[in-house]
Amino acid sequence: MPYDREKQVAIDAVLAASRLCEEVRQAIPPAMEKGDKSPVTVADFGSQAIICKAISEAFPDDPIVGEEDATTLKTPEMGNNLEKVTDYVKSIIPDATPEQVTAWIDRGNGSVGGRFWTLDPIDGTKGFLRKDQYAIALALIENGEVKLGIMGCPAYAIDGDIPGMLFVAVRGEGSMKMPFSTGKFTPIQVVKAEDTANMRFVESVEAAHGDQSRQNAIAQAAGITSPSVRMDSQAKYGVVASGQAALYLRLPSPKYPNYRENIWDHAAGAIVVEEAGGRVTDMYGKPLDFASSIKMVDNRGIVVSNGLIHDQVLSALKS
Ligand SMILES: Nc1ncnc2c1ncn2[C@@H]1O[C@H](COP(=O)(O)O)[C@@H](OP(=O)(O)O)[C@H]1O
Ligand SMILES: [Mg+2]
Ligand SMILES: [Mg+2]
Ligand SMILES: [Mg+2]
Repeated sequence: MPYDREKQVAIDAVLAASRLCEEVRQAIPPAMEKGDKSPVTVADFGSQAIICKAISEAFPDDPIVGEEDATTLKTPEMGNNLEKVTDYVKSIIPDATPEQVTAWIDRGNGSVGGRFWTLDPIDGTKGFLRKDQYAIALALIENGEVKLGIMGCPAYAIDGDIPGMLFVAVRGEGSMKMPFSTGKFTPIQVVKAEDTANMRFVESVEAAHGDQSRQNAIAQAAGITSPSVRMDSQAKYGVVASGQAALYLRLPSPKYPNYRENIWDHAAGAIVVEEAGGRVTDMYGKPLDFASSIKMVDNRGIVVSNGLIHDQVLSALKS
């Protein structure tokens, strides 16, 4: 099958990074602050190091566009954080050195192009710090199209199950989920019209990452009567893909009207939903542009649905 090797390498890397993240989380890590004031932890850096190493070794010519960068980690203000990251990486790669760790992280400074990977080593860092949801999101993009998406969601548990879920999608082959606890893959599908119990909608926990009052109004206009389920990270795409919600809305925050979404915040989730039968566009119905730059400059807002209610949501957004 096409992308079999990419898929296996990516799954193994995301599962290894998931183990590192959960290990860090046992210790409730302090957050460091990035230049844009957003938080980052030793686990974000460790996860990026592990995944970039794996992709680099298997596909040395493939660029990786990752969220993190080792520049800050190397500065004196960072204290012993590089040593801490290296120690966690060593639990997966025993002979790793700090120099290798920073070089692996910086493999994520690649550019978009014909074929490249995009990586969010921890999506939902704020959720990770709160002990809520987060995702390790990796996608392969070729000629403008996401071909493969992997999401590791170590805190994902539905109905009291043991936490930990992997979502995998290959273009044209459908979407699968795999509980970490069983290792068994099963196909997933978006919610169908008759399944009214799952006609829910999901949105971010972080009010500043969207427009919650408008999101709720639009969901109601699309016939969803129950209150939203708030959840961090691309785990929201997993919820829609596996038929536990019909809609995920992320409308521009009135506080940050010029914000543009990053490709690594959506590429993996988008293919998982599309291959499960759903639809993903921006708030004007335009396809998301994952190939032109790191930021989706020509897209505003994100609409993720089971497909059936998509046009209704888009028309509600017009009025
Ligand atoms: N003003 C804003 N509007 C939308 N998204 C934002 C934002 N500020 C930050 N984000 C993004 O929101 C992501 C988390 O999504 P969610 O709110 O769904 O959990 C962050 O990813 P990271 O946690 O990887 O930095 C960050 O990229
Ligand atoms: Mg971040
Ligand atoms: Mg993110
Ligand atoms: Mg991140």
